[in-house]
Amino acid sequence: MLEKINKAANFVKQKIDGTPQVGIILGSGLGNFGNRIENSVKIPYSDIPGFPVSTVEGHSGQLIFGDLGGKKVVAMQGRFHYYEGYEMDQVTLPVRVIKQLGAGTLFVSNAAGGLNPDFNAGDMMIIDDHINFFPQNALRGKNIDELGPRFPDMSEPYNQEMIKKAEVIANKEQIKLQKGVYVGSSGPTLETSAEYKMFRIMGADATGMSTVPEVIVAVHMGMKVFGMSVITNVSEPADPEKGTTHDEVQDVAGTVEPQMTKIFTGLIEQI
Ligand SMILES: O=P(O)(O)O[C@H]1O[C@H](CO)[C@@H](O)[C@H]1O
Ligand code: HPA
Repeated sequence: MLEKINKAANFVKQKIDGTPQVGIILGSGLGNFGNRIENSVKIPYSDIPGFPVSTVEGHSGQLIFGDLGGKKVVAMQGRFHYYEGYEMDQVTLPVRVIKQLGAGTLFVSNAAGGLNPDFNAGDMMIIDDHINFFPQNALRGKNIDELGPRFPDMSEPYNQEMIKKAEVIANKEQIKLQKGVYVGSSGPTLETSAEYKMFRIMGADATGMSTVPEVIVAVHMGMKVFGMSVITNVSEPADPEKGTTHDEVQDVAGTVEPQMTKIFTGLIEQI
């Protein structure tokens, strides 16, 4: 595994100039954020040794390295999901590569279904905590001691200082922010009504099919993590006959992307 990480990271290092301080993972419909990175170098996943390829619509499948908020950043325009058939170490390989490139901070974003009855489609939610409902933990298997401990503490996966700073930025920019717990499960089925109810009872505010494995490996390696969900739909679909579609998810996320950009950029400026 270490060899795999180093091979991919060394390939990327040859293509870029400088060390990224922040890695950013862009969720469904949020890919346009990548186009805001200046002086960018784009590296298709298919060129990077050992990298999987993106198979989900709205996840273009390239790393974008460049400048944002006065810092060097590297963004994943497209992430890998467990439901695509990838093993957990493939889903999380890019996070390990991003750390190996030198980034100590990870920003994650996703499109998610709202469970909290106070949430509406189009809201943004700071991820305060998560519930790992995937059938497999991302760290299952022999521990890679060079990366982190066998039993990583998960009492505070999301950096509270960055959360406070994000709230100040949102206030100044008059952006409405929700805050809550994200539950990640494998998908690709969207939840039944009973499952949405169960996740709410479990204590979650939003649900999705990503993020948790990435955050687990990032925390394992000691990275600081900040996460945001765009609530693209709620547990009671607007049109019950049509239900929720991936097109709708991408459209709603796309309209909220400029606000997410303001929060991310504001935070990066302060790093
Ligand atoms: O979590 P991201 O990648 O934003 O994508 C979310 O949107 C897709 C469903 O429309 C699922 O992949 C879900 O996880
Ligand atoms: O309602 C949802 N459930 C799971 N994943 C999602 N991604 C966007 N919306 C949803």
